[in-house]
Amino acid sequence: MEKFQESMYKLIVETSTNLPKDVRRAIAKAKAKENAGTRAAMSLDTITRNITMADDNVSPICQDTGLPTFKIKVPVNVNQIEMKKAIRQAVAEATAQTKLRPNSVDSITGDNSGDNLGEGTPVIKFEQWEEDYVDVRLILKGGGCENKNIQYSLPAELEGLGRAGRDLDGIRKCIMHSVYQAQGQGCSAGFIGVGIGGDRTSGYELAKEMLFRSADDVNPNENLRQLEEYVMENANKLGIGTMGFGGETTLLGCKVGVINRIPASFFVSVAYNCWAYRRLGVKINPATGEISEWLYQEGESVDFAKLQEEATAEIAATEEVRNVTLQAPISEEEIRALKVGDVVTINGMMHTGRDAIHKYLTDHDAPIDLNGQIIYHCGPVMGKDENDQWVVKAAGPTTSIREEPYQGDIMKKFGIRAVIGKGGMGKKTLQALQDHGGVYLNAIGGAAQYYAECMEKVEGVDLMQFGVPEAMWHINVKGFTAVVTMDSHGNSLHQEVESSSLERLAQFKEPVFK
Ligand SMILES: O=C(O)C[C@H](O)C(=O)O
Ligand code: SF4
Repeated sequence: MEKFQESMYKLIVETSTNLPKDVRRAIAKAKAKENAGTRAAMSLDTITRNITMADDNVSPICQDTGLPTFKIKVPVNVNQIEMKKAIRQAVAEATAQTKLRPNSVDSITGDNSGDNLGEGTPVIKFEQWEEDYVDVRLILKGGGCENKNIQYSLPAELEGLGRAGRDLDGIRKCIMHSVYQAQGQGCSAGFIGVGIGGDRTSGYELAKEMLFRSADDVNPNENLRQLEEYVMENANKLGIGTMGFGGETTLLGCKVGVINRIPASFFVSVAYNCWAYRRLGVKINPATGEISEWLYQEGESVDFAKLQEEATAEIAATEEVRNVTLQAPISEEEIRALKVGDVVTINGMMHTGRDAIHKYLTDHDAPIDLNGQIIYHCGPVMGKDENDQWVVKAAGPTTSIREEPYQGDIMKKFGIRAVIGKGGMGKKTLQALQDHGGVYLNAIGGAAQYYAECMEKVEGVDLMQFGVPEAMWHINVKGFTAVVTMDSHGNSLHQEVESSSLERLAQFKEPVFK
């Protein structure tokens, strides 16, 4: 097994940087359905551009490494302790090479271990089998979509859908509801794995197991096959669309599994995965540790670069979007002139700030003058160049709603004029944007390479004690584009999509599976 560590390193790099063929096909299909010139089409355009860039740069598709999870099947007599050690070393090496973001954080102290190793991280699960090779699968499932997982305990009363009972139709309602409640916050369009039955732990375990199925396989269980088909057809009528901007495709895949339950419990567990569905697998020769075969390689591969050329031509023909350029410091007047739907191009400085920074800023001074400035909800992957200067390796937005308790107050306290993130924010922030003269800009979640490319220079960093993803990075950008989705006039695209999708959800109230 002397080559095993090297093989695991290759698996990690490939999983983080190269989206599997089945996922690419699902995204290409979604793209073909959107009308050129719409926000959904433009977002998918950014997404596919990003997929190609990650591939070309051998850099992370999305900055969020998630909690690396390895599932391994081994023949008897293979040393699992040695394999575990090799995997941990490969993870640390991939982190040092900026193929993964340092993502392992002490839950009590907040300290980032810096190498993705720590209590419970990475997750490595073994199972024995009677084949003569080792099967290793890896999933890098980001935190934003993980936060959108949901577990139902039946019977339940569901918003828009009424009562969900302990039967196939109740399960159907839970799955439809799970897609609705995720809105765009888990970087839709997404994939869901569903686990029926078990207890709270094994139900979620099964839901996540479903994410290892190929996106275009067919369920051998006839009831579940029909359920998957139903969900795929109807969840896409919810109109949530890419990034929650509205549109034809909300769901890219649905895989359902079932296990027995005990009489008192009836769980339906849903694992939501963003479009940046990074999971791969390899077959390993147990004697040498070398890769003998890559998994998920069946079928046609999609050339996004070619699709890109066609799409760009179409968008140019139909697009009628107002484009505004902003450079900080931004005046209140400039902000009040912006309206939901405007596309903003930013040149100049922006400052990253996510969970730790928002909490910190409520009762501390800011390390720099933030008056008229732009805050970017982002936890980047950072590296150093040959001159020991920081460079941005991957830098897409993080889910903004987590900052809802702080955002409005912080904007007012420091005079911040714009925040960039994804998934939108709530009522409190909307009110603050109106009172203070601020704007919320939605960037495309997961497009980490696309945004890293326009980050020209890292001017400095503060609050490094929070670790790389949580520090405040001061970055000079050129041509950073985002869409106004909440303005200073009380308008929120997120609120609109949420209420229209709730109305649409209600049309699925009547029983379907008897
Ligand atoms: O942690 C991040 O960078 C992003 C996260 O995956 C999110 O979707 O909010
Ligand atoms: S930012 Fe979006 S694409 Fe990236 S891991 Fe989070 S949910 Fe997935």
